[in-house]
Amino acid sequence: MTPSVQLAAQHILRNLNTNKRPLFVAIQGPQGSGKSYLSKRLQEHLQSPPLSLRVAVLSIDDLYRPHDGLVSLAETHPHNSLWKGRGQPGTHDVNFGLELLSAIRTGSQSIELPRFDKSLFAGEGDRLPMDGTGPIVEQPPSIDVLIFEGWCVGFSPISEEELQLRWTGIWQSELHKLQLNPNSFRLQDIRAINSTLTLYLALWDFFDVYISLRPDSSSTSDDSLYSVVYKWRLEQEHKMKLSNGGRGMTDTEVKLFVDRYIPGYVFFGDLDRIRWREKGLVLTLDEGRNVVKDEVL
Ligand SMILES: Nc1ncnc2c1ncn2[C@@H]1O[C@H](COP(=O)(O)OP(=O)(O)OP(=O)(O)O)[C@@H](O)[C@H]1O
Repeated sequence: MTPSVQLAAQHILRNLNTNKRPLFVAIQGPQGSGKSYLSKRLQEHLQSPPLSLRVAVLSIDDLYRPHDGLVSLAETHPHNSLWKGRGQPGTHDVNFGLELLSAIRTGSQSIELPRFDKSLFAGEGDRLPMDGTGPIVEQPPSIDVLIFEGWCVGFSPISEEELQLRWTGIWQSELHKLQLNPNSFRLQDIRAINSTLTLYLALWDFFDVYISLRPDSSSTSDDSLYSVVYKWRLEQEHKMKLSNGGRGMTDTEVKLFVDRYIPGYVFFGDLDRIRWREKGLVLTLDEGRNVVKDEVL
């Protein structure tokens, strides 16, 4: 078992209360950091004897608005490039997510988990019909653990004052370090994401435990902390293309794809230490995704 799986499993088991099930576990990390990998390995480990727990895994990607909802969001905000297509806060169906998490918490009936198929509508994606062909969470009794993973899980809105400070400070520095096109990002679009994040707090309220995968800042010197995210995401795309006969994004497309997510980390990605006090596990990863530090905060 890799150290990240071992450390995350220990953190989950420490917090698993025999009287209160399911335990809601959030996993956050940047693109290509290994959230899906960690979620899958954790599920396998926790389900195996002697633990034999009942574990379901869900991605925030499966909560995207259906295709028509994504189109209507983009059309009603034609100048907001961050809402052109899925990905950012605002492109998920938060109410649908709240109903789903509520039903899992109540545990009184079986539930089909949603699936978002990214290949539909020429790559724009759509939610698949909930017709019984998706993964089913068999209830009652309640499952033991729900793992919910996503790049922006747990992100918090910030004050207008903080938004302005970051815009003129750290954001300008990241634009330069990562050679981002400044014209691609507008303060009002980041402000719109900030407003919509307020709605997401009700989703985060469900979670008992938080696990965050973070790049190692000590190895980056003058570089941006986020440079490694490009490397991870590129590796992931190359690996996928090797296995599917070459279908996927070019290296330039991967760069542009990751660019769109950088404001999320810079503006909203700080760990909410009050919300996750003693329930937050931060795993710091080197470029090879090896854990170089683990901290419960
Ligand atoms: N600990 C690890 N050991 C070996 N390979 C790993 C590890 N973690 C992740 N990987 C590999 O790295 C790639 C990216 O991992 P994964 O798809 O889990 O990332 P992700 O954070 O879910 O990305 P995204 O947000 O883009 O979906 C995959 O090819 C995965 O197999």
